[in-house]
Amino acid sequence: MSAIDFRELMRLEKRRMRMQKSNSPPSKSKDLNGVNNDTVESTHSVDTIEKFSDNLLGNDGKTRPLHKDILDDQLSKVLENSQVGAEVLRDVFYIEKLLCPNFERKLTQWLKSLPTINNNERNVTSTGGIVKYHGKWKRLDFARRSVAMFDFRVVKEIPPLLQVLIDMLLRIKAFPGTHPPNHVLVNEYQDQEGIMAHTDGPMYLDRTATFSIAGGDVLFNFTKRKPDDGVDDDSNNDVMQLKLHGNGSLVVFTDDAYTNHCHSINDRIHNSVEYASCKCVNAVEGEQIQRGHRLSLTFRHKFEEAI
Ligand SMILES: O=C(O)CCC(=O)C(=O)O
Ligand SMILES: [Fe+2]
Repeated sequence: MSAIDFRELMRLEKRRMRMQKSNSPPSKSKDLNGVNNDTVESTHSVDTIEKFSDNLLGNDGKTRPLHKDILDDQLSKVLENSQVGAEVLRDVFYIEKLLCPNFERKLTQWLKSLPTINNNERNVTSTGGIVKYHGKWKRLDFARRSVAMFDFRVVKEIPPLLQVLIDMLLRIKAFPGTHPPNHVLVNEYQDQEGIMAHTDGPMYLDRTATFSIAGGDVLFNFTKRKPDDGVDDDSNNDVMQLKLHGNGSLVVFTDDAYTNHCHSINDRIHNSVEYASCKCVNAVEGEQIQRGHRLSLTFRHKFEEAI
């Protein structure tokens, strides 16, 4: 079976939810409050990028102007110096604190202000379907999380805060200039929610970049993709585990980690905590990971033909 795309992921999640239903009813969880906030200012400026870079490069906390060329040169090395778990799984990069609190706050507020999908709207074409879902929250009843999708191949206008993140990903060379991120999936999780093992599939360039905000930490598990059914959902078979910090971290995974491994976040959590395994590369075994409300923004380059 080929790598699982989102449609397939949702089909599998639906199937698993149906199987679980008889044993344990799905837990209720809150959606984001639809607070309207039309006053999100544009932070797409060199100043913002410089503030990011101060954070990013671990300077002494003072904002100091950097010459653009120096900045680019330094930024381009940030990602290549952030490889984690090279011994077990190459092509996974992690930066614990990339977004500054001010930006994170603005981003969270703006995401909260997005409308919720109106299922009564008709879509007659596949691009109509994309427009219908673009920039709106949808609760996935079968999958225990809410999602909002942005597809900039169809809707050309990029919200300023997402543009900043896209620029940042290009500047740290998480994506090549020839294939910039053009698709963003925002996932909203409550503390006990997660995502089952999947690969992001061949509709995208083989790289994924995910920012985590809103506070909740999680363990992100990589399992080897099985040749027979494509998915390995058994946490005993973890190849590598990564703690994703919930306040402005970035994880990027590419190539072998993208194509030949599944990734997942446990959605069978009790008392809002989970414990790092011996496969965790950035937390000691047994460390208690505090789950909480978490928003993740996953940037990808979707190929034109996959509309
Ligand atoms: O929330 C995350 O960090 C993972 C999201 C994910 O894997 C996906 O949307 O494909
Ligand atoms: Fe994914």
